[in-house]
Amino acid sequence: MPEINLQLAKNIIQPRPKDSYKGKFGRVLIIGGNQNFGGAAIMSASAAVYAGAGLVTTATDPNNFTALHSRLPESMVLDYNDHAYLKQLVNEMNVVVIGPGLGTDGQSLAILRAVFTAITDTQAIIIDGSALTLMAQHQIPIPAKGHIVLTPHQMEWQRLSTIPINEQTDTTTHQALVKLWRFNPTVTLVLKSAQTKVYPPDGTVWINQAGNPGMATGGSGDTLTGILAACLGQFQPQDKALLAGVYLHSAVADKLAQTSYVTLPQEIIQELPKFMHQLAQA
Ligand SMILES: NC(=O)C1=CN([C@@H]2O[C@H](COP(=O)(O)OP(=O)(O)OC[C@H]3O[C@@H](n4cnc5c(N)ncnc54)[C@H](OP(=O)(O)O)[C@@H]3O)[C@@H](O)[C@H]2O)[C@@H](O)CC1
Ligand SMILES: Nc1ncnc2c1ncn2[C@@H]1O[C@H](COP(=O)(O)OP(=O)(O)O)[C@@H](O)[C@H]1O
Ligand SMILES: [Mg+2]
Repeated sequence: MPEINLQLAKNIIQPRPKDSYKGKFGRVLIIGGNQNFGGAAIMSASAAVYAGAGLVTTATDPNNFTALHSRLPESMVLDYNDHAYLKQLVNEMNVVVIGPGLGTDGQSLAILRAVFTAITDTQAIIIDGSALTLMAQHQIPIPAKGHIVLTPHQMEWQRLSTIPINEQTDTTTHQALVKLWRFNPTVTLVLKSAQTKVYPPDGTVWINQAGNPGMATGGSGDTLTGILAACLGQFQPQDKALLAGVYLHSAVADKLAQTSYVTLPQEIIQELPKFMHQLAQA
């Protein structure tokens, strides 16, 4: 089984060309954060900015605007209930994240449907958290267009695939993916756990070599979505950029775990620029 490891990340995360500008490093849209889960959207957007995304916009509940502006002035904001504007912005993006803290009520469902209809083949879309739960609850198919990345934890994967957690093996997971590939052959599954595995459409199974139990804290997965979006926005090839993002998230946490019992999402986020610099120099 191929490994997601330091060497893979070093090969992908390279020094920036001198003549580059923000438009070269990905336009990223984060969609999430309802009235109760604003922190999830803030962590996702912060991770995207700190992992190097060129331009980040956050579509969220207006209750989160002030907190977001004060925590992360680098991000633009919009009201995710303005579906017309949201759909227009989706089309202008390289990478869209939908789900962190989105919630599962009628308003969240309407946003998910609007975004899925707007996706085109020029976007990568990372589907996480509440968006996965909504898809399972309302039998919403994977968008036929766009490059799809699913980032469920094991219970979200159970909801989406109907495979009980204790029956989630590479074989059963692959069988469920074959069904999803009929809707969209680009789907890559990032199945999160204490040892995260990545299932791209070529049938291989990648296993993450980094990570630790200090990461078992709310917001850890929200943070991963932003890192993955930034990596997809900046690095090529896209399949390896995604793997590098999975590694980066866990490897930063491993560095923090040398001296911290819990590896807080905010501390992972803060550490990203320095850690990426080290990888790019190595
Ligand atoms: N600060 C914020 O704004 C935060 C906002 N957040 C947002 O909240 C939304 C809901 O996401 P969620 O993951 O918290 O809840 P849900 O989808 O119901 O799953 C939990 C259920 O699954 C079960 N379970 C089994 N295996 C599991 C596993 N490996 N990993 C995890 N759970 C596992 C688990 O079992 P139990 O704990 O009961 O044993 C429980 O029954 C989502 O949009 C997210 O982005 C959070 O990120 C937190 C910080
Ligand atoms: N014991 C562990 N060892 C390694 N990684 C872990 C462990 N527990 C959780 N993680 C990681 O933390 C993240 C949790 O994601 P998720 O459950 O979606 O969090 P949240 O929705 O609260 O942000 C995943 O990336 C997962 O791999
Ligand atoms: Mg999550």
